[in-house]
Amino acid sequence: MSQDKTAEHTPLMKQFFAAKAEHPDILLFFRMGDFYELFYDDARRAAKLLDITLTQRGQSAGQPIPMAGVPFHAAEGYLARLVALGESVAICEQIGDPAASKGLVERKVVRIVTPGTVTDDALLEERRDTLLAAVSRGKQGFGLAWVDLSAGRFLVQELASEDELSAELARLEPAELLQPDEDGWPAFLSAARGLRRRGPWHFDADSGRRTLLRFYQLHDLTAFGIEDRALAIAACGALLGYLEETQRQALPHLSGIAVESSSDSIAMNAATRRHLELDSRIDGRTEHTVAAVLDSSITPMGGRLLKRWLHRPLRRQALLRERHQAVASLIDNGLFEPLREAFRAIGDVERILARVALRSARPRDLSTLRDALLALPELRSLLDVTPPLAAQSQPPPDLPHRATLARGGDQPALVDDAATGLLGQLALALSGHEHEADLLNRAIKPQPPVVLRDGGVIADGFDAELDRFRRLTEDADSFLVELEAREREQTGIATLKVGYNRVHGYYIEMGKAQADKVPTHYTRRQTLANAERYITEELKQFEDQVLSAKDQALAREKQLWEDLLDQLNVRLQPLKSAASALAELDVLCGFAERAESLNWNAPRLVDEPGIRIVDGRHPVVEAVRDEPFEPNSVELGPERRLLVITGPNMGGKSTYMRQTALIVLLAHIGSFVPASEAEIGPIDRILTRIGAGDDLARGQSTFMVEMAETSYILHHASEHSLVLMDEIGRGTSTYDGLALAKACALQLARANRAMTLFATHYFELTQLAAPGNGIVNVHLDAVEHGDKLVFMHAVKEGPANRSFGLQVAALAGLPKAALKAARAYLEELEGTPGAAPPRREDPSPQLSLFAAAPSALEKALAEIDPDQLSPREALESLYQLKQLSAG
Ligand SMILES: Nc1ncnc2c1ncn2[C@@H]1O[C@H](COP(=O)(O)OP(=O)(O)OP(=O)(O)O)[C@@H](O)[C@H]1O
Repeated sequence: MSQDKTAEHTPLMKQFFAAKAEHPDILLFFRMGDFYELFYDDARRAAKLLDITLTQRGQSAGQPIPMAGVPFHAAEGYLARLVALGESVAICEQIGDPAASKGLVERKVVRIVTPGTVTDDALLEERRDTLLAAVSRGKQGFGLAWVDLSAGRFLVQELASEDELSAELARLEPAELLQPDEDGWPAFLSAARGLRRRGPWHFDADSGRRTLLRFYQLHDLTAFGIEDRALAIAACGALLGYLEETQRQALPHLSGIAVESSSDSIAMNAATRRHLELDSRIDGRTEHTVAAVLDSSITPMGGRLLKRWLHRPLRRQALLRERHQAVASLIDNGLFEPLREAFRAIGDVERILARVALRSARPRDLSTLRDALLALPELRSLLDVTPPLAAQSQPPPDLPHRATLARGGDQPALVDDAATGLLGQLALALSGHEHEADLLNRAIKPQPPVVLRDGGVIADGFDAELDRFRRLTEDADSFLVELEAREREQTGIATLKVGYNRVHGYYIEMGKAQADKVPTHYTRRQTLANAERYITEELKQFEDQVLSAKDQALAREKQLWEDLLDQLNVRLQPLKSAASALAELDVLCGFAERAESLNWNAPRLVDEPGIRIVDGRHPVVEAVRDEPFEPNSVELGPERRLLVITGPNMGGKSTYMRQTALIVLLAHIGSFVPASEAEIGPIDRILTRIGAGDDLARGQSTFMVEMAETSYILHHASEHSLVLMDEIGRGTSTYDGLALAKACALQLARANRAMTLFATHYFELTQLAAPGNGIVNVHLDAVEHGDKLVFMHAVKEGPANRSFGLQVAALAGLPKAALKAARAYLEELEGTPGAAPPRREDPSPQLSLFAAAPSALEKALAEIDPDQLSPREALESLYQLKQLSAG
């Protein structure tokens, strides 16, 4: 951009350069009439990003100015696209009134839209949090603060290691991340979405403390529990500083900072989240995920809360039991259906309240808020009908309550006490908002227009003064009709008519031919091709009155609107609590609905270590499959620490492992689970190593990723961890793979003592099981039926006895010639004792792992991974092997 000849630029361009100088790194939307224009490099970039035309605007300093623009009324759509692309935009508005100002109208950057701070509905994803995060660093680790401006949530955490930071960022997926612009930061951060490097001084703990104290008007930070936490303070300070810089307005809804403790939740790293496909699949799609099956919430805020829960399973059993009890109550009392029906009248109260706080609420925000508040009494009265505890805990013998069925003898009653239980607490938060409901009901028209600009938002009868102004403008119509009739009669001009336009105001119009009949008290206002327009003293007076009444009505409406926002803001905290309660109730009702529709049951969380699931199912596979799902049980505990799972390809090993993890996870967010019984002891982590897609895109080989993930697991798994290991070692040669798999299995069982499901094709690993060492074999099976292979999908004790690899290959359509060759080769291998390398799933127990040094033929064989060969390569390998055996 050439600013060198600033003096020669036009005044308008000088104004542009001044605004641009303050925001050199982001796009500047420069308001000119009905357009936001972008100039120079901004124009080129926006033209490319938005696919809009790049034009030129005259010249400034002797050079044409590259320009691109978007219409003001369609700006939101363009902003949404830019923000989704990670761009920030400074909005420079015309401040003065263009009609009133002499010369150039004043312009000012009034707000900065950034990916992590958007609050406009049009710019937000309805069912996904939009977060801004900041990360700080110190000797003890990292500080991570994040804010959801569209909901008014501000949280912080201190993390001890890069691993923890990476796991938390994978959970939160912030839309924008602030990081100090300095060296030595972990490499994974550079790939973070919306990464913004800021001067390191923004992350200084002392100035951060000052920012926080000033913002919250406090003397110390004890109230937030971060007084002595420099890392947390630094991250919060950096974040708040950025918010103040970009938002340029009060942020009253950020009422406090909450500390999230990692010890409260079950830890899951990025790999585990990916493998379990919680809300997006490996390929990025969102259908056929846990969230897709589980989320039947009605409101957008319920949907967002569910995702937060799903990504942060809790360890606090007491709280989870409360949720399970609430779900049981909602089912047993038949409450969830009417409640869900009532939820249909409730919109996104959470985000509306944020816009009320930011004073950017639109008329329809308040009408939606009104409808929600008016629906609260019904919701509350539904919750009130919960029968007393005693009546519930004894279900009639012929009416098996799902919740009570799943209850064990020593478990607390699986019902929610209406007075003190979770439902009671939620009902309480929904109480006491009658005043705001009544206020909005009286103040806002039933269906207000989209914007306040032209008025018509405040209801009639709410304010006497507004009503008076409105009557004046409404009476105008009949006055004009009467005036027109009178003037026609007095002048004898039948074609005379009274009209109005925005530039000239009211006028009396007649054809040019009648001009000689015009009375002398008419003053000419405008001459058209065929007509003349006049004004009279009476009409002028009327015009002043009407226009001022209109203006006054509009001004009054705006005033009333601001007053309304003030009154709502006074009650922001209780209203926010109500919004949270609504979201939570919506999620719990969704859980109840899912439990009922999908036949899920209440899990039991117990203090004794272990996992015992009876007839568990995989929620997503079951939902997607047309045929019935074969339920399977699992038992893990001190005596059964590691299950070696063998069985044919496609047998259901991965499904079995994942369903176990998902049932544990669902139980720890408060949901019922797809199992007839589930008893789960304390869990600290879920760790997975599942070969799901390779990470070549990230520049790591499949084997490298496999080992990195395995190493993470061996470093982090404890005896309270649930570990899934799927075919570890298959990414390398058979010997290496087998050796590694065996070593990992033993380490997990002996050193980590983690609860581990270990699926493998290395049959040798079935020899690890021995009484008392905690390692047990289970298997899945298939049977050959004619030339078909039928998978049983049932998990049984003991090792598998054959692999069906060739049959599965046939099912997959491997060419007949290749299959035939493979079959012959297999027979050859099986018929030559001692000649084969350790074969996967070879039942021979004598075959020692690291026996005699392998021959050249054996080595070549070991290198071959039949799963990875094309038919052609398979054939070539066969020829090579033949050659080796001949030599
Ligand atoms: N319990 C079950 N009931 C019904 N169908 C099942 C069950 N478990 C798995 N399946 C079906 O079998 C398919 C294969 O399952 P899965 O991927 O778990 O097999 P696998 O043993 O891990 O296979 P591989 O060793 O090739 O990775 C699944 O996609 C699902 O359709």
